[in-house]
Amino acid sequence: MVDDLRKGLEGVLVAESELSSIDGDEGRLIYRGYAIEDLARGANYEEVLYLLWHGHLPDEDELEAFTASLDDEQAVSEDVLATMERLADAEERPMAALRTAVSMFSATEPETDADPADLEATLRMGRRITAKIPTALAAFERYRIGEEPVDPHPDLGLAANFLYMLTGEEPDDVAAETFDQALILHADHGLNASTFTSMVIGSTMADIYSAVTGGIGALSGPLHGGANQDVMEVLFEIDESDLDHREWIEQAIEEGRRIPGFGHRVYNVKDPRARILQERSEELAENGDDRWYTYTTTIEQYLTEEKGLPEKGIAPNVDFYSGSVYYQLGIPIDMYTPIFAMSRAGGWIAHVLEYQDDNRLIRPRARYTGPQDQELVPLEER
Ligand SMILES: CC(=O)SCCNC(=O)CCNC(=O)[C@H](O)C(C)(C)COP(=O)(O)OP(=O)(O)OC[C@H]1O[C@@H](n2cnc3c(N)ncnc32)[C@H](O)[C@@H]1OP(=O)(O)O
Ligand SMILES: O=C([O-])CC(=O)C(=O)O
Repeated sequence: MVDDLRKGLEGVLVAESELSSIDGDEGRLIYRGYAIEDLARGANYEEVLYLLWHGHLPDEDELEAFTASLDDEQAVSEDVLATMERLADAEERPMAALRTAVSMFSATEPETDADPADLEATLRMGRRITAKIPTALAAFERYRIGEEPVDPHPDLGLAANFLYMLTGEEPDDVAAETFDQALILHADHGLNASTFTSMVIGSTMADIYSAVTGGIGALSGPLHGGANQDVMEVLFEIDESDLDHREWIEQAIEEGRRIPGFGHRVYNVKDPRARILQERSEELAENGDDRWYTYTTTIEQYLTEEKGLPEKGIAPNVDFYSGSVYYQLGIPIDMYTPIFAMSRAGGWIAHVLEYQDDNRLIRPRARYTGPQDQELVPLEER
């Protein structure tokens, strides 16, 4: 047994992967060799999904067939819709509703009995899950606001379709493109906690529904995907405070508060995804309400220039600017983390497939520090 205890598995290599790579000192992220900036500007989310799942960017015919195969799988069952309605009525959190929905998708899965080692079948199931997530999530939101779900639009891509199903209105180009970019930026990120969770589940040769459901659970926490909603809560708190936003952040730091959207296990510098989302947030602010963008930049400036956090390797991560982007697109704040899951499902599926291709059960050890040689006292004598 390796005796070197690495709490939180920091820096531990557990697999080889061709999917994505992070340079935490230079602030670079690539998917299969392509810089995230190039993908965000020159591809759409479907192309990125194809890249992750099939190993290369699609040509026009491949993309057309792939997009059609996703379109064909978007509808969710009446049972899923009824459950989304019940959960909306019960004021369940959207991330929990999504976790339930994905688990339920397997009830109508035509290939449930597929051999777990049949990776082509797993990929088809993964595609069905990915296509259905936006539909289930949007239906949940529609029920929450007392409206009926909107059927998927046959001519819209995944990003625009989600916004359409959420509001019943076709989004304008700026909204559709911004949201599509956000999906690209969140699609994959090495062995982050939720991806690793999915891989652990996949390594038992469990089905992909279990792996994605587990990924959703891991992503929901405030140290991971849940931070994007927390950032927006902070921005609201600033907005409602009697303090000026600069004073607010000074006081928060004095009180020892940890600012969500800052810090990362791998990046020691600003996350490249945060740079792109910051640009989007600024553009949206130029044509609307600039408070949210102003608050975020004030926080970043203060933590950078006054507190020198980047010198300690603590800089904005992807969650720091996504909240203000989504807010400006009119998306309810508790949908931010589910949206992250909508995109990251593509990465979870890609990593499970890659790992299962040369599978070995993931099973680390803990150093036992409990008592030894305890004498069992019978229940009636304890
Ligand atoms: C999509 C994503 O998952 S991105 C991450 C989203 N999560 C957040 O934004 C939540 C806020 N950030 C954090 O809690 C952390 O930075 C994490 C969880 C992301 C990374 O955690 P770890 O790699 O385990 O770092 P850890 O929590 O040990 O922090 C290391 C040091 O940085 C400090 N630090 C980390 N994040 C922050 C922050 N947001 N604000 C202030 N200080 C911070 C810690 O206090 C600690 O300092 P110390 O060594 O003096 O005690
Ligand atoms: O990589 C991580 O640990 C967290 C993160 O940024 C992501 O999952 O996108």
